Amino acid sequence: MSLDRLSIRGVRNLEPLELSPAPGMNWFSGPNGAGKTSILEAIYLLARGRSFRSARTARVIQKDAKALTVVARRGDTGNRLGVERDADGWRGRIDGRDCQRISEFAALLPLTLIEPGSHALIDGGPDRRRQFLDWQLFHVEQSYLLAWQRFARLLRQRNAALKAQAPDRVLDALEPEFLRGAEVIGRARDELVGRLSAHVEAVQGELGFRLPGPLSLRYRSGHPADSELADLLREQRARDRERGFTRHGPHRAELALACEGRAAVEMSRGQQKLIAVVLLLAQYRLLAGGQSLAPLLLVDDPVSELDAPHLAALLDWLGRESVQSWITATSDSPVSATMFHVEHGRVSPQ
Ligand SMILES: Nc1ncnc2c1ncn2[C@@H]1O[C@H](COP(=O)(O)OP(=O)(O)OP(=O)(O)O)[C@@H](O)[C@H]1O
Repeated sequence: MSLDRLSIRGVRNLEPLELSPAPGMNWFSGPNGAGKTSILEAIYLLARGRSFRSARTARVIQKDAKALTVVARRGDTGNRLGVERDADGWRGRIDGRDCQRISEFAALLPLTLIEPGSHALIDGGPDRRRQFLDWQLFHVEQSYLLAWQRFARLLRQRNAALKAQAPDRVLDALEPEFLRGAEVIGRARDELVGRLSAHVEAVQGELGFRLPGPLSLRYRSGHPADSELADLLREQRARDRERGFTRHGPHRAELALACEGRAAVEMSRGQQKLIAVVLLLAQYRLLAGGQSLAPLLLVDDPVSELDAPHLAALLDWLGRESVQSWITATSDSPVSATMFHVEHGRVSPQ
């Protein structure tokens, strides 16, 4: 999948921008603060409805502007996606019709983002890794989003009932469906981790990153492996009532990552960055298996993040892969790429 048109207005310091990106590597170079990352941020905003570097999307809107707009066209399908965001909220359009569902944008614009904060996938909380798995499942299994939303609703209902000290019959009525939802989510994630592991092994081999050994992935279900979730919910209901929330289930699951028996979380920041790159590129590969799902790759500032041999390995890998990549750096590309120069928010082809 690739974009052949991108237009951005009212985003941070960027001047109104109309861009015709190449299907392969697009390299944006320029000094610090020029606006390079803001281009990636705008694409991410279109695909996911939020920024990856600011919790408040309103911050992304240009100072003194009323709204921002981002519009893009998919080169392969011709789909046109547009989003407008102002202080009151956002409006989306897909192929000329109004669309308020972020999931539709995400489905048409799959992307993989590698940025300086990506190591949080390794050393951040388990919710990061669950989200990492769930995003892939949203793309590959149509029904997963619904199953996940249903489970999230049941979890909220059970937690509310626990907090309110609702009678046992309320919990008895909720739990069978909660368990069915937990089963669906657990099975889908577990299978995904199996498939992802094969891609991790391949990508790690191709990149040749210097890690202590092969990266291993294991899905932990959110309850002890030697117990049944149904038994735990029943037997530990009193403890759950004391705490006011459900202590076991897929909302507490973990994706355990290790290298030669060492937990990835204990490794150096630099190694964690390499592991994050391997995982994210494996995610890209897994999604690229279903042609129209092949994500865009957004890579923010890899030159500062990776040492020279690892950067060369990454760029070499990207050059071999048929992927549309969007890369930012303060220097020009050392490999063949379509180059753009960014300065004071102005983007010009080089
Ligand atoms: N809401 C806003 N309105 C106008 N300008 C903004 C707004 N928010 C941030 N800026 C400015 O926009 C620029 C954003 O730069 P951005 O982070 O995209 O640059 P960059 O080229 O990626 O820089 P670096 O190499 O330092 O990461 C900064 O100069 C910042 O001061």
